[in-house]
Amino acid sequence: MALSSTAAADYALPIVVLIIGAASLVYLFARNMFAHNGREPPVAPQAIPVIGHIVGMERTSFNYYVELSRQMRGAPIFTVPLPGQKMYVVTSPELVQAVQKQHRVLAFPPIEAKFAAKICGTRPETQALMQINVNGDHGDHGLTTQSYMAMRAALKPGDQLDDMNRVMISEIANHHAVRLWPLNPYDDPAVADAFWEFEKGLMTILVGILPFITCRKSVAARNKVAKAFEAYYLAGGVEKGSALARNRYQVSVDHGLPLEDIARFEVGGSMAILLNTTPAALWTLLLLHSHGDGSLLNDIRAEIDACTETSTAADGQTTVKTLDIASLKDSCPLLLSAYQEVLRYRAMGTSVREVMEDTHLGPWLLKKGAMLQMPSRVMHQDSSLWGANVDEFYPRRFLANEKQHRPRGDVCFRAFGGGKTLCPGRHFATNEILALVAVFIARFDMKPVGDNGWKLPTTTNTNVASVIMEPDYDVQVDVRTRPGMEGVRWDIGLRKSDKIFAMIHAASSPEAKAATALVMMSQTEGAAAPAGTVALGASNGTSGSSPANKNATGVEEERGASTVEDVEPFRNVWLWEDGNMWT
Ligand code: HEM
Repeated sequence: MALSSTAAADYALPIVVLIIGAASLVYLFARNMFAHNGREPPVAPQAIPVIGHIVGMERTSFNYYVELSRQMRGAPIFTVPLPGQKMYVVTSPELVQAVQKQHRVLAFPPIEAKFAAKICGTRPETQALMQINVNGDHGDHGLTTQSYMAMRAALKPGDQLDDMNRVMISEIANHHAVRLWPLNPYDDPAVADAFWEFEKGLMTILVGILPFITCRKSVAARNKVAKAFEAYYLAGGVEKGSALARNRYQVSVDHGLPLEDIARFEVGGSMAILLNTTPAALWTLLLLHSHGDGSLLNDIRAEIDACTETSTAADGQTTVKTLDIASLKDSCPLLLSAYQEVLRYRAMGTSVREVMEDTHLGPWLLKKGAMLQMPSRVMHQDSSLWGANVDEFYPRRFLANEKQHRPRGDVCFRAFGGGKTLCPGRHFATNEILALVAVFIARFDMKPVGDNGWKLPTTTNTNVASVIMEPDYDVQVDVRTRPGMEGVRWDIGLRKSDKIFAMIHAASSPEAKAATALVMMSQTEGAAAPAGTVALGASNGTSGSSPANKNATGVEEERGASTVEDVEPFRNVWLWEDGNMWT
């Protein structure tokens, strides 16, 4: 049907405006994507014009950058043009180091602040507060900068961290322990389940297209967790909480945040605490049990047994086994090496930075507004760094006498990131994973259900916000009290830990939850000891590292460290000459 001339005239102007608008958008989009200065890093090729990299990421997920890096024949940095966003990918340890030094112009906090606002759903006033001195360029003030200082202060090795570790250990050792930090919202299984429901929709919330329609369930789940935190604060829970919980809360109060937003930030904080610890604990348990002919597990068990003292209780009958988790740091080199190898082998996260102004990185020009990524997996899969067995899980890699299987540089191990934003939770997470794994191995035997041996879960559905690969499904396992341990009473503790784990990782999760639950079933082995099939893996749940119980390399400019003494010097485990990865 033809339009009348009056109607055509009515529509002409809006149509012209629309066409000009669309053309301008396409121009800006194309300029952003295709404009490439000859001094910028070389452009990575894509099979399909414009969307090739997006398709590649969708197809091979966290392995895409490894593939691209191989195609680029090991170029230390290359450009990945994405629709609407230019991305630089750094693959060499030397350049990673250079990026970490230029933390003011290649910055992480601005990205983190945007991420937190979107994920947590805080109000615009709070988001504006977060932007004040967001990068810490103008001193130690502002909500974002002070929040991270507060967290780092609580998580650095010392009495406060020891206290948090003790509560975590009591959770692992004895599920029925008196709650040292009462009112923890995650004690309610419905709140714990809601957290993992929220986590499922993380990416959709981040993409942010009508979240109330596209990820209604996850948004509702997030709001449920936030409401539980509000109730926790109103009931005075935080006053009896860990130093971490108290510090974070106080900074938010000092900046005048409404309770609703303080609670919402705790949901984001829970992500940092739970999201990676959980799968890291799971993989440590699974890989140690499934590796080779069982000799690895036997050797690690022998190390743990050697740290365990045996005595008889006051009743003259009950055998008591006492394990000090701090002693693991001194006496279990194979356990520690295997743990680090788990992190190298299973890490897939990427450190992201925003280019704040046109910047030179070595000979290359980086353009303002672009993003820069340092994918851990590219470096962890580089045979020129880790040797010919880079694709293998090689648990002895980090032992003192295995130097040929690991790089010399201290930036090549990326599981906890590095530089100023090196994960401040690495000590806590490491203690937690090692405690869980050691107690489990000391007390229980675990075998796969069925006759087909161990089959490790695939990881293709891993959330891109994660650092450690997530299992796609559960693994059915049979867990029994170890022969000879029936009727034993276990005393698990942590003496003052004057030693710190100068590396970069940690543990607990839905997967760990299953394992933790097993370990926690009874303090005394016997009738109540767990025996039977359980699922380790993708099922949701929480672990001993629950946020309300919140109970390690940075260089001297580690974020929020007000003094150099606040942080230990950046070292990685394999740098110890004495073969002891604990300093
Ligand atoms: C195995 C467990 C964990 C892994 C693999 C892990 C890994 C990471 C990584 C890769 C980063 C980014 C570093 C960068 O981009 O340079 C990070 C940051 C962070 N992590 Fe962890 N993390 C773990 C556990 C924890 C725990 C238990 C906590 C808290 C108790 C925590 C708190 C944080 C915080 C607050 C940041 C942001 C630091 C900043 O922006 O300055 N993490 N973590």
